[in-house]
Amino acid sequence: MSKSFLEVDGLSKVYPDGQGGELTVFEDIRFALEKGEFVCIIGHSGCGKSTILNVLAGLDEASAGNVVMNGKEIKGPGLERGVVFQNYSLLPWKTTLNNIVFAVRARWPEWSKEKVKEHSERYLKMVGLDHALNRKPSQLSGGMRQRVSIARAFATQPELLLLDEPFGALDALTRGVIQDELVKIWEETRQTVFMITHDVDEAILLSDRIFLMSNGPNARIAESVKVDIPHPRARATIFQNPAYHKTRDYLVDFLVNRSGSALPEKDGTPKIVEPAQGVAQSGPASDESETESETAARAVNA
Ligand SMILES: Nc1ncnc2c1ncn2[C@@H]1O[C@H](COP(=O)(O)OP(=O)(O)OP(=O)(O)O)[C@@H](O)[C@H]1O
Repeated sequence: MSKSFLEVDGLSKVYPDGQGGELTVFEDIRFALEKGEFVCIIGHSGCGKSTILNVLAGLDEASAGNVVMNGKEIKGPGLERGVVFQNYSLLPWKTTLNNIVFAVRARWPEWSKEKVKEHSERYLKMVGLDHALNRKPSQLSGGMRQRVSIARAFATQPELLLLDEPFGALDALTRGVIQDELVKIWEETRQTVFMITHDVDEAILLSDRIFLMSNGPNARIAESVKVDIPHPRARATIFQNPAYHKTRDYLVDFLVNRSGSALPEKDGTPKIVEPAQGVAQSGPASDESETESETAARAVNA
């Protein structure tokens, strides 16, 4: 059997419950990622998404199970995996450019100064920050800082990028702009990305597949939803694709009605779902499906 780029096998996480017992946050998590995929994971608060991401990053240990990347078990952090958290972790005493240069130099110590600078500038340009190279993080807005964090993570070209709600702290407008930039940078680099989000629209815009987690305790990754919308995608036009509405309605229904009881396949792997199967790939969506979608969105946000 051919092996995937990343294989997660039987992960579980157990904490003491504070009353002498145990709390199993999630159990028997099984999935695989292929090289170049963008996969988002969605689930209600507390089901264990960040813990799973931290295990992949090597920053946390699972209570059972293992993660194998490129045939090697992950046992701690490594330069082949890059992480972006919600709260940008830039070095405050360095300029925007030097925050990137610092990481690029660590990744390729053999590169010349010029090559490091040119490479770093290229990634800052991709996120629209070539005009702010010499500013310190304190002179940047929250959105700009997060763009620097994203540029830095992509610039070091890790084999796996782990994004933990990178836009969670941003206002909706800034978030939209940076989502478009993330689309652009990913279209150019096609790196393997595993990202946590609470935003179904963001997940559809970015992902090839979306993992749906059931609620904790004993949470599972119940389903893997295929996003059958061709690349390149753009926020301004993606809603014109009928597959977008089918996918969105499916995700919202899961979160509102099924996340308490959904289960994976018997072997523990996520059920594969293709909500947009058979849906034409172009043409405007009907008013009716837009309305359904908006209603469902309100239910989720309530
Ligand atoms: N040190 C700890 N001791 C006990 N329980 C913990 C500890 N750390 C995390 N937990 C619990 O583990 C569960 C999963 O946490 P995690 O942050 O991974 O969830 P999440 O799905 O990412 O949540 P959110 O969407 O709110 O960020 C939570 O219920 C949390 O209370």
